[in-house]
Amino acid sequence: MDQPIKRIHLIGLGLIGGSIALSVKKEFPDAWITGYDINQSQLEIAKTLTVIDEAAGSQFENIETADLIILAAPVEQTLSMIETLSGMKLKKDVIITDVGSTKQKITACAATAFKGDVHFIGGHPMAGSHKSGVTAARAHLFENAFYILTPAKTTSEDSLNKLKNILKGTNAHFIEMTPEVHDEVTGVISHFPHIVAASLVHQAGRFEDTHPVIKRLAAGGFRDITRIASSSPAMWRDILLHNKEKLLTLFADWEREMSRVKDMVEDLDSLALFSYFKDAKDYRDGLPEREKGAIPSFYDLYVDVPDYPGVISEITGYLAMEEISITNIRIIETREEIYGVLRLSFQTDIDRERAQKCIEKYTDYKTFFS
Ligand SMILES: NC(=O)C1=CN([C@@H]2O[C@H](COP(=O)(O)OP(=O)(O)OC[C@H]3O[C@@H](n4cnc5c(N)ncnc54)[C@H](O)[C@@H]3O)[C@@H](O)[C@H]2O)C=CC1
Ligand SMILES: O=C(O)C(=O)Cc1ccc(O)cc1
Repeated sequence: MDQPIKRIHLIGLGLIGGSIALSVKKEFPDAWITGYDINQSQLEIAKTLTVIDEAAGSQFENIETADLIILAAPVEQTLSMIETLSGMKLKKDVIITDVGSTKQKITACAATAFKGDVHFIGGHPMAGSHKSGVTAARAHLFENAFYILTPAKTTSEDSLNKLKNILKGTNAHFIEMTPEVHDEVTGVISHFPHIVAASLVHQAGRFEDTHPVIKRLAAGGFRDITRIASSSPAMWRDILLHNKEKLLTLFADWEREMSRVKDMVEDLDSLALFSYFKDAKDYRDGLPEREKGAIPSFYDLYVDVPDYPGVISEITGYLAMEEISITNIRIIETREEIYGVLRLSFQTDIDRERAQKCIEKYTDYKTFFS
C-alpha cells in the first residue's frame, strides 16, 4: 500500500457514520476524522462524544486534504454529494466510499462523476438498528456483520485494500459483489421484508375498527415480527425509490407466492399446507445463527426475577453502572409470589453477553437467552 489513510472526512454523523467513526478510531487512534452533519445538533453531539476529532464548518470544508471521504447520509443525499464532489479539487488517489442501503444508482452516479485518480468504492455495512442518530452509534455495531463492497472493474487492489484496512476495526466480514447483485439480494432479505412488515401493521390497523381488541393481542409475537416497521420512514422511502426495478420483480414474485398459498387454503389442501410450512421451517432452521444478517436480530436476555417492587430498577441500575444500554424492557409474566420473567433487549449480542455477566455478578437471578 502506498500512503496510509490519515485524514478522513465523514459526512452524515448518524447511527452508521458515527459507528464507523468510532470503529476506525478504536483501531487507528491517530487517524484524524473531520465530520459534518447538516443537523447542527448532531454535529455538536458528535464532537462532544469525540466521535469525530473536528467539526467541519461546511459539507466539504478542507476536502482537498482528505485521504478518505465517507458519505454516510441517506441515499438520495448521497447522490447529490457525489455530484457536488465531482466538480471539486480532491487529493490525488483519494478514496470515496458510501454506506447506503442501495448500490446501483449510487455507483452509476459515481462512475460518471469520478475518473482517473479519484477512487469510488460503494459500501454497505449490513447491520443497523431501528434507532437513528449519533447517540445510538456504537464501535461494535458491525461486529460479525457482513460489509458489502461493490468495487468497479477499474478499482485498484491498492485502494480496495486500503479501504478494508481502515475499516478493520468494524470487525465485519467484507464481501464483494456487483451493485446489481447487491440490490437484488438486499431487496430479497431486507427491503422487501420491510414492506411486508409495514403491510402487516397496516392490515392490523384496518381491522382494529371492527375489533378494538386487536391492539392488545398484537402486543406479543405480532409486535416482534413487525419490529422492523418501526424503522425510519424517510430512510425506507428513499431505499424503495432507489431499488424500484428489483422490488417490482419481487412484488410480482410475492403475489404469485400469496396466490399459491391462497389456493392451498381455498382447496383445503392439508398436505400442501403442511409441506408449505415444513419447507419454510427447514430452510429457516438452517440459517446461520451467529452471523448477523441485514435485519437486526432480537438480542434478548431473559431474567427470572422475584416479584417485588423495585426489581426492575435494581437490574437497570446494575446495567447502568457498567454502561450497558438497553433498547427495550418488558415483563413477560408476573403472578403473585412466583418469579416473573423480565425480557431485556440489546442492540448487539456483545451487549447482551455483557449484561448477562453483569446481572450474574451482582445478583443470583437466573438468566437465559431464549
Ligand atoms: N439504519 C440502518 O440500520 C442502516 C442504514 N444504512 C444506510 O446508512 C445511511 C445513513 O443511515 P443512518 O446512519 O441510519 O441514518 P441517520 O439518520 O442516523 O444519519 C444520517 C445523518 O445524515 C445527515 N444528513 C442528511 N443529509 C445530509 C446532508 N446533505 N449533509 C450532511 N449530513 C446530512 C442527517 O442529519 C443524519 O444525522 C443511509 O444511506 C442508510 O441507507 C446502512 C446500513 C444500516
Ligand atoms: O433498521 C432496520 O430496520 C434494519 O433492518 C437494519 C438495516 C437497515 C438498513 C440496511 O441497509 C441494513 C440493515
